[in-house]
Amino acid sequence: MQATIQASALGELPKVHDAQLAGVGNICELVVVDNAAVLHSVRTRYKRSDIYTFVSRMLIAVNPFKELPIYSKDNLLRYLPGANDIMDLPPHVYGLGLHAVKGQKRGKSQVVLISGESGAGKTESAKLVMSYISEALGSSRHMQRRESRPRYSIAPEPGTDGLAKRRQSRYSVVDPKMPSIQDKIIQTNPILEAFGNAMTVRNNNSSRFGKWTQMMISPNMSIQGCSVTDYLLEVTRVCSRGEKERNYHIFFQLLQARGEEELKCLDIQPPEAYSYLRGSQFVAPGIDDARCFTEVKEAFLALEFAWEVQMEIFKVVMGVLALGNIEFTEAAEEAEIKGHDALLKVGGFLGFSEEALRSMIEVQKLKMPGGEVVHRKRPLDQAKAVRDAFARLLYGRTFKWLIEKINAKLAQAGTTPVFFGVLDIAGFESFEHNSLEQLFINLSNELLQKHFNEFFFRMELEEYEAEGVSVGVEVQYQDNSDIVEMINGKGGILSMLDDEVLIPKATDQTFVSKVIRTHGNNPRIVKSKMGGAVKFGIKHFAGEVTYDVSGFLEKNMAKLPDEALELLKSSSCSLIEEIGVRVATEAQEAESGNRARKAEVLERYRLLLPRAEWPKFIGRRQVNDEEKLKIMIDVLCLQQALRQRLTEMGLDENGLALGKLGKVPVMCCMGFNGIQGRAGVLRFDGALEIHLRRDADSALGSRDLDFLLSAMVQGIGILRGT
Ligand SMILES: Nc1ncnc2c1ncn2[C@@H]1O[C@H](COP(=O)(O)OP(=O)(O)OP(=O)(O)O)[C@@H](O)[C@H]1O
Repeated sequence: MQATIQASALGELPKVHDAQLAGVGNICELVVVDNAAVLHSVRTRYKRSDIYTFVSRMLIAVNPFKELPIYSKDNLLRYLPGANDIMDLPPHVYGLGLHAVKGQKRGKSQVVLISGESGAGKTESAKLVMSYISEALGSSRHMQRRESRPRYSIAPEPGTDGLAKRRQSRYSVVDPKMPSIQDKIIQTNPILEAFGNAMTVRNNNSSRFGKWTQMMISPNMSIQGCSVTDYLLEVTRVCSRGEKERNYHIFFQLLQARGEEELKCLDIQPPEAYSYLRGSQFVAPGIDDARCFTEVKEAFLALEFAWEVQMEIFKVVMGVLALGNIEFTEAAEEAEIKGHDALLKVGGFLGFSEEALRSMIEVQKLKMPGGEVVHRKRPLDQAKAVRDAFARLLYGRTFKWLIEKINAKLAQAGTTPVFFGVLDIAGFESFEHNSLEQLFINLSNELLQKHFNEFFFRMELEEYEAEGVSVGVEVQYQDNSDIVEMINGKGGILSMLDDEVLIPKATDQTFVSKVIRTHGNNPRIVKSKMGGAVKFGIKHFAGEVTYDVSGFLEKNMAKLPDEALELLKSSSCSLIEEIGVRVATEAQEAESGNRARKAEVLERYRLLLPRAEWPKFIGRRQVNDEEKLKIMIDVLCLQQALRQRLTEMGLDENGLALGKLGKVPVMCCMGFNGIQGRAGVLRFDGALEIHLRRDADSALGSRDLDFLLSAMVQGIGILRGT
């Protein structure tokens, strides 16, 4: 298409320089830098299969979606420190590694942050830069090149069925009895990918978790140890996912290997037999599950996981799949598990007794005020939710357990403060259907972008200043702090979601309404044009995403019954028992941490009101108007007294009051600054104690007094955000 430009307007167009057309290797070499010039440079280079372009020390990598001959050992050697002058070498991810090694030599820790949308090639870049570091910092005496290609699959190309073969391993361990630390680090990849990667609509090998890998570097520049930290594995995928997607690779790897003699005892069936796999894809183009499983076993071997331990892990994976096959008598309103077979199978894999498992899923144990425990059959939907939550917990915890064990194998001897770290998080996602998982993933990308903005621009500007160079123009960049604040700040969307799950009758719809009421005027929010739609959109730094909020509340709850913990601890499978003990310890720590924190707060701001000023506890009964009025007066007195006390204590006029009724924790966010804000949760009893906290995030307003009142009438009220 040709655009006609008026001759008079030609002078207003920017002049194009030759370098801009040629596609420079470092954007800083451009005489004039603007969006068009950057884009044109990167595009021109990409057409020549030069996928890398530097912008100072930042590297732009464009996914080639094909194999390029640039990752050979010979090429890597060209980038080793001292081999060549970096200025003479083409931009490359190895060049980025070289920058890092140079920094390391000056005794400074180095970090590579990788950002980009899903499928952009982050994980592959992370693996390449880590291979480089391994090679540059350590001897590779235990590594033997099998072939010079990276270990990735080629994603389906548009218009083809894209069945490309999975590539050979980059390195094979020559002597599995003596793998070096470098070998071990590289070998973590097949395991983590098997358990943490899955096919999505964007990427057939998409990382469904974030990963921070930290290699500890000794003063003599060798790798001493390594640790991996995982973030936010998408556990919801275990029980459901889009029809064009697939569950985690490990399920399909095991299914592919079902003919292997040593796995026969697991009685693995074809994928159609498993409810958690049905309804989505069974095959990921470009991924050879059988081959990957062999690599996983090789990796386990290199990391010194005994075969018995590997079998335990595989049993847990099969146990998770088997859980999904537990069915219920649909006609009944109360949960009733059909037959025994599925329960027996799960019990066999996970080391539970059939009865204990049945009871955990079917029966709810309610603790009554007097301490008595009443057993009641769960409603059908609740039992299904417990089954699925248990499957998600098991999978997610097994993943964490695996990482812990891997870290133990990679643990360093001695300490060194210098490290090389790579952060690879799930990329920005915008699908046809976006749920809570996408909101979390996109938030982490926003946070990374925010960090990048603050760190990179500030750092560059400070460097200029230190060198006495004037930038000459005001440097502007797209600031995304407001989006981060809106999602993750005080009173932001996520804290509203946390509050909402506590409200008995809350629904996804009530949550959306509140989000719109609170943040609807924020230019970053896109309101749905359809009234009553359970959706909202957010204008992220990387584009607009519409979130379907159906299921947000349930996904955010993830609360398992106490019996689940008991069941885990009772398992005869040591892996599950370990998980049970860990979950219990964490729960205890969280509780005592909360208590300690609360105690500290309470200690500091203990507020003793004269008894006469305590509002009466009314209990769960209807009250008439006269009584309501009295309560109202009581509340006002309380407020007045609190206000006075706050002032005496030199606090500002907003505070968070924490009360206690019997065993039920009570707190009430109160504003003493007139009529503003929202309220919290309130309970009163004869032995009421009111405590204040300085960092109240909300205040009590006049409208909230109604809620406060109704809360008191009911004995307990949840007032926040209503
Ligand atoms: N340098 C490369 N050379 C050849 N192909 C590549 C390269 N980088 C990525 N690919 C191809 O693109 C696919 C997706 O890359 P990768 O898994 O690294 O993306 P990602 O950004 O980590 O995505 P996600 O956020 O979904 O995990 C790879 O499986 C591979 O087929």
